[in-house]
Amino acid sequence: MKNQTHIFWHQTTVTKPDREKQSSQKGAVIWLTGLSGSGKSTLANCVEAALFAAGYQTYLLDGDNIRNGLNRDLSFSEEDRRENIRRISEVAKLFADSNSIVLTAFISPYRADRSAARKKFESDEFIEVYVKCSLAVCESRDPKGLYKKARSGIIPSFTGIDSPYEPPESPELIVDTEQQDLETCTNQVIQYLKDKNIIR
Ligand SMILES: Nc1ncnc2c1ncn2[C@@H]1O[C@H](COP(=O)(O)OS(=O)(=O)O)[C@@H](OP(=O)(O)O)[C@H]1O
Ligand SMILES: Nc1ncnc2c1ncn2[C@@H]1O[C@H](COP(=O)(O)OP(=O)(O)O)[C@@H](O)[C@H]1O
Repeated sequence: MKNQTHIFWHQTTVTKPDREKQSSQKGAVIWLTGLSGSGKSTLANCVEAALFAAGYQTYLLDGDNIRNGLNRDLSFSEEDRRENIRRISEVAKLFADSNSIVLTAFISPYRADRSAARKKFESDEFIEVYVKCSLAVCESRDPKGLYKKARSGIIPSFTGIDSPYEPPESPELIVDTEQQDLETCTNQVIQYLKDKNIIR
């Protein structure tokens, strides 16, 4: 860890409230969390497409993509997952500060790490969405064949198999992808954004 004693925060002239006044949206992060195969990426893409089509400024940060670049040095140990989420929350904060609506699609299995991410945002700007789906259904979907590999021991520390997932205790939203189709889940997120004046 670097010594940050001689680093000072520089307040920018143009602020987030200034940017908000010029637009019909409020920068925020929609933080999707759930097991592998629960539907985070699919839902994030569908919500982003709906927002984009309606003219809103959005950006999607997705687990697999970020782990190919910014976080390519990180493994799936508890410590590295924490660092993964810490960096992502910092990037999400920058995008939200630019007044974008950011969607993040990461397993983010630990409550403490999600809670640390939440603390970086204003209370109405961090929308935790639990993408709920049982392990059995995620495993039967197995869109990338990863559960099969995890069960056969090829992938160690796989979330839900031999690495923990801690479901949110009080998320802003729960979308149940086992019970509801993609369109219903997408509408649920969009309606929440309207109700909370994130989009106008
Ligand atoms: N051991 C292990 N456990 C869980 N997931 C694994 C693992 N190894 C690789 N993958 C693939 O990496 C994706 C999850 O990355 P994340 O950055 O979202 O994980 S985490 O938030 O740091 O826990 C995850 O993507 P999703 O299936 O979209 O969730 C997998 O494709
Ligand atoms: N309501 C739903 N919402 C999102 N995905 C769903 C839903 N119902 C079924 N699915 C399917 O579940 C799978 C989820 O895969 P993916 O989005 O990659 O999950 P994750 O990003 O959480 O690993 C996809 O094949 C998708 O078509």
